[in-house]
Amino acid sequence: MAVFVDKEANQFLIHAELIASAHMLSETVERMAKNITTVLAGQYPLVLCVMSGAVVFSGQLLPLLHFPLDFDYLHPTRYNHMLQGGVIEWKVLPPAHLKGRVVLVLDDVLDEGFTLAAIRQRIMEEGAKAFYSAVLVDKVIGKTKPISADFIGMSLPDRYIFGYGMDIKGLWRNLPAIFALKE
Ligand SMILES: O=P(O)(O)OC[C@H]1O[C@H](OP(=O)(O)OP(=O)(O)O)[C@H](O)[C@@H]1O
Ligand SMILES: Nc1nc2[nH]cnc2c(=O)[nH]1
Repeated sequence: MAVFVDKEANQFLIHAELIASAHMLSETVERMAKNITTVLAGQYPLVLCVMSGAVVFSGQLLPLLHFPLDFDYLHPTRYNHMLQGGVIEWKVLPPAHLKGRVVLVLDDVLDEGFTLAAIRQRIMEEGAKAFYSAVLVDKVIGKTKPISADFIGMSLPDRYIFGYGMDIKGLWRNLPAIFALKE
């Protein structure tokens, strides 16, 4: 099992192209933290990490937000180790304590936008006072999306990306930079 996984994982790396370096990502997250602080400092927001892909982004961003906030997570998934999205499955619903709160959702990638739109709908239905979203990557897909993010780290072409929390068939969320498979 481990040998097979190692082989598959190494094949992904051999065919990977660096898209955003660790240095570039750290500058991007710093800039986002400044913009988020300008808008949300003093509002005691509830910050929600969209598991699993936003785990690294959230972990890097949170220590740069120097104002009082609450932190929790939710977990929808619609890719489930596939390279194409399907139906949204809620592995963990948004927390119940968001009524009347200003909510900031952190997601790794806004692709077709179905996941973030479903998250916003659910959170507003649960009684949040305001909804903000920050995405590390906004993909340029040449189609109108059902939602746009309030804070965007970088725009990238429409290629499947992995690393920095994002998986390729479940693997390589632990890479410190963002990669895509060579075309
Ligand atoms: O804009 P969309 O096309 O809807 O896709 C974006 C979503 O896809 C990824 O989640 P995924 O379903 O892969 O779950 P995971 O993070 O647990 O792997 C990513 O974390 C976003 O939440
Ligand atoms: N890992 C990963 N998940 C996604 N979900 C939607 N698009 C992507 C992508 O390019 N990479």
